[in-house]
Amino acid sequence: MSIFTWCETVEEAFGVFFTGYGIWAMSGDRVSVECCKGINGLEKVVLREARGSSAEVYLYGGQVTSWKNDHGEELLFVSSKATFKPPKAIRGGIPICFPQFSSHGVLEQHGFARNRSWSIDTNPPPFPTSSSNKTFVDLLLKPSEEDGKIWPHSFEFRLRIALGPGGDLMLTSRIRNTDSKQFNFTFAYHTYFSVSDISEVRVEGLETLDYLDNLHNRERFTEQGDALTFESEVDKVYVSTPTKIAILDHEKKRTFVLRKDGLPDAVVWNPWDKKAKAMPDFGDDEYKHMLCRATGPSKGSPRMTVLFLSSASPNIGTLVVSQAQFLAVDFVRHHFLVTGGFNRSRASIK
Ligand SMILES: O=P(O)(O)OC[C@H]1O[C@H](O)[C@H](O)[C@@H](O)[C@@H]1O
Repeated sequence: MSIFTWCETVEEAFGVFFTGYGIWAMSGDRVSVECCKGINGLEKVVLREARGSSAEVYLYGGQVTSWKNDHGEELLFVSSKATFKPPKAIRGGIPICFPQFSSHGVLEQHGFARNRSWSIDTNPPPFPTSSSNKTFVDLLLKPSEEDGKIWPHSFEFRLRIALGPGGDLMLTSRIRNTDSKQFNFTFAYHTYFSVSDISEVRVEGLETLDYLDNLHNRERFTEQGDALTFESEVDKVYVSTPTKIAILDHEKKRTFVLRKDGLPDAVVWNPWDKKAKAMPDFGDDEYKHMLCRATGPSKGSPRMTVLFLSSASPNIGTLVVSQAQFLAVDFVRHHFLVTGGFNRSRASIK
């Protein structure tokens, strides 16, 4: 199918459910949802908000690969060695881990949703709460016959990716069991945030919580002290996390605020230097580049951090990430709810 035909088809589809498609906002600025070809001819959707923020979504993986603020600054990390070539998952952005997170099951690591082609959902069921967001795309993943052989369940995974007027990025997942029998799954938004220098970053909202340490056979520990900082490899699953988590990047004077719903766990991962080098789709040059710019005691550490959320909620998982200036930090800090307990289970749907 030619690009033109494909775009035309999608435009037609958007006409049905995108109130914001192709219209002029009150200010006279245009918001848009555009379909085009991305790297290696893969189909992508570009969302643009009136004030200048934007996001890019590849149908391959249903994956957000770019999120820019209204100054055009990229907020997500994508490796320069990311292949954008099926069947390999795209290294960076926001991969969707489904129906299995990590290696907790019989499937390949993080399940198959991140390396399947999703389609544009032309007829999504209505959302329980109406949103004022006009710039969004709805994607749909259904299992193929081949998928049925490795995971014998029938489902519809609907993902809405929306860009708010203030530049917030919002992902909402709705998973429906179209089978007659119950199935279990685990799910995560595996978000790669772009940060200036990992040694300048701290995460607030996870202190004093319990976590399972993947570097110590998933043994359970309790986080001590203040906010999380990074000095070496980290691969931890925090349990029963608060609905708000913040990532503070001192060098960039930027704070990411994550608000979530139906996503109890939060995972923090940074491969650090040794593991980063072992990943074929994580660039050596990029790593050198980071080396060049690294300062202080953590010289040599990769400038990338990952924080993602896994869900035990059967049918909805919302993640909103926003960017705030440092001024907003105190506000965020004082509004954290720190909860204890353990609530990590597989979600199941009947
Ligand atoms: O290389 P991938 O399959 O994308 O996995 C990347 C990482 O994902 C998660 O963060 C896991 O906790 C890590 O153990 C894993 O290394």
